[in-house]
Amino acid sequence: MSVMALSGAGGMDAFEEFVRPPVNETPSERADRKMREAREKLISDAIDEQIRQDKQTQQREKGLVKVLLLGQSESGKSTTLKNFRLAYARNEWEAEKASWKAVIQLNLVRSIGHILNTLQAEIDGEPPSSTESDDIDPLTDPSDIPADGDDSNLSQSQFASVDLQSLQGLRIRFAALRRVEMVLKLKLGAGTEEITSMDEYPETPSDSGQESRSAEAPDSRYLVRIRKNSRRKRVQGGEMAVRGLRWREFLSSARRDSLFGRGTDAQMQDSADADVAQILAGCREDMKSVWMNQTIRAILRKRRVDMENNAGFFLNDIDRIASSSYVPSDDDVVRSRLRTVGVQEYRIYVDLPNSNVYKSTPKREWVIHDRRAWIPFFDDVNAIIFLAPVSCFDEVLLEDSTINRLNDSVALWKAIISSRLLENVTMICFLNKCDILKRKLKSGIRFSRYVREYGDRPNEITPVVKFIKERFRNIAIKYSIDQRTTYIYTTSVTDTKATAATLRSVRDSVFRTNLASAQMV
Ligand SMILES: Nc1nc2c(ncn2[C@@H]2O[C@H](COP(=O)(O)OP(=O)(O)OP(=O)(O)O)[C@@H](O)[C@H]2O)c(=O)[nH]1
Ligand SMILES: [Mg+2]
Repeated sequence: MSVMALSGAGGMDAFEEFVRPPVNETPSERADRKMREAREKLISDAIDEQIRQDKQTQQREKGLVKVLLLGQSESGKSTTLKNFRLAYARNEWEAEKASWKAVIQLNLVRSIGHILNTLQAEIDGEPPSSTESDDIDPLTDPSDIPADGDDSNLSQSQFASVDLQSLQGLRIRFAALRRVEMVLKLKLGAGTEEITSMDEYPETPSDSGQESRSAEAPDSRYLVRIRKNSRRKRVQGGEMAVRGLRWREFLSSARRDSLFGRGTDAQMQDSADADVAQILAGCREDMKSVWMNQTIRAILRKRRVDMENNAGFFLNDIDRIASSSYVPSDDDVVRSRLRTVGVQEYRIYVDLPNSNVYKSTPKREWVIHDRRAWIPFFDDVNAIIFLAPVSCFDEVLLEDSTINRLNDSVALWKAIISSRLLENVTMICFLNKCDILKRKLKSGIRFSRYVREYGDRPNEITPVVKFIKERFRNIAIKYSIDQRTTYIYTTSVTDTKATAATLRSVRDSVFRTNLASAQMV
């Protein structure tokens, strides 16, 4: 019941009308009704619980393990899924790798576009459109923005007079890249779409000013992402996204070619691919000189455009990617960015640990879901991998610029931990993007400026990660309904080698817990 109340905005009016109390109800009738409703709720909850347990038992009998990947946008859910596939579904991974080439090329072209737009904004004297969190110590001087170069001499007028002409020259030389962008978007067309940041958020009761709450999870309003009309912000030019159920369509395009030979469509596609590769190769030196240009770097720094830490960063790989013989590496595919809308479901067979206990069942089927609108998927889930991108301590949500991204992750973690629907689920938390966190701290961005309780502890990766880990662990201890073991890892899921070791440990913990509960049944 609470699931419906939270996830559905429309269609409830008629139901509410039906259950509305009678108009002239006497106090004793009211007391009777309340008791009746409480009894009915108990029965309904017991039935729900029975259904959930039955489903879990059925699943165990079938040997299925259902894992849910959860986390805010760009937390690394799809990247973690890629790591699972790389480790446990190698053949499919190899077959689908070619599908990612266009995504990677598009990531690169869009980075160049982003730089050109930033230069244009600088010339036009636009204020920086900051994604930086407002949630900072109000006593801090706003001009106290650390930068690793001396950009103070770089006045807007200086750049405008010196480089306006060169920017126009660049725009002309890069005109062909616009065509490449269009061709790549068409190519990705099967299963993908261009979206703005808000398109993916369903209307929620909060849109109409109502607050959504559940009696079962005190913070469950965080489980339905809140959309605030006044704060809508569009992603510049939209971002390519794959809608969950069309994921296979996107990935199968490469396999179709290899399985069924090459028809006319495929030949046209080949010639479009060759076109793209040729244009990219033609722009290679210009792209490199833009990325290596120190004045441009200084402007990016001044406007706090952090290309290295942006999703789909390939500017250090221009030589390789803008070449006609480019073939994506495993690492490229893992680092490429294609936003997910809706649910992605994957079934993979996971090797079991090499121990006597597991000898009779050497592999288990895992169903992995990657999603953000979560509640309907809580049913019969065995484990949750929650991704908290800890490098985002100084950023705000794209979809709501009043919310600090680290605070958002903490609130989501608390909501998940305290949800009754999930009390029997193995909880795993990835404190992700530790590599970016390390780079940020090194560049001089002070953690304590955004997280005041951190105080004057050293601005270094080890104590900062320890502090965040303790915060997540304390929430798990304080808000778990029953005592349960929670596994918290520090990760950089773009590092596939380290992540493979983490996933092995996750596999062991999930099996240990599920085996223990299966024996108890
Ligand atoms: N450097 C670094 N980049 C990461 C890490 N994890 C993810 N990324 C990058 O961050 C971007 C976003 O990751 P995704 O896996 O697409 O995020 P998501 O949670 O699936 O995001 P949505 O689909 O929008 O919900 C991608 O470009 C990844 O390559 C990390 O640990 N370190
Ligand atoms: Mg995704």
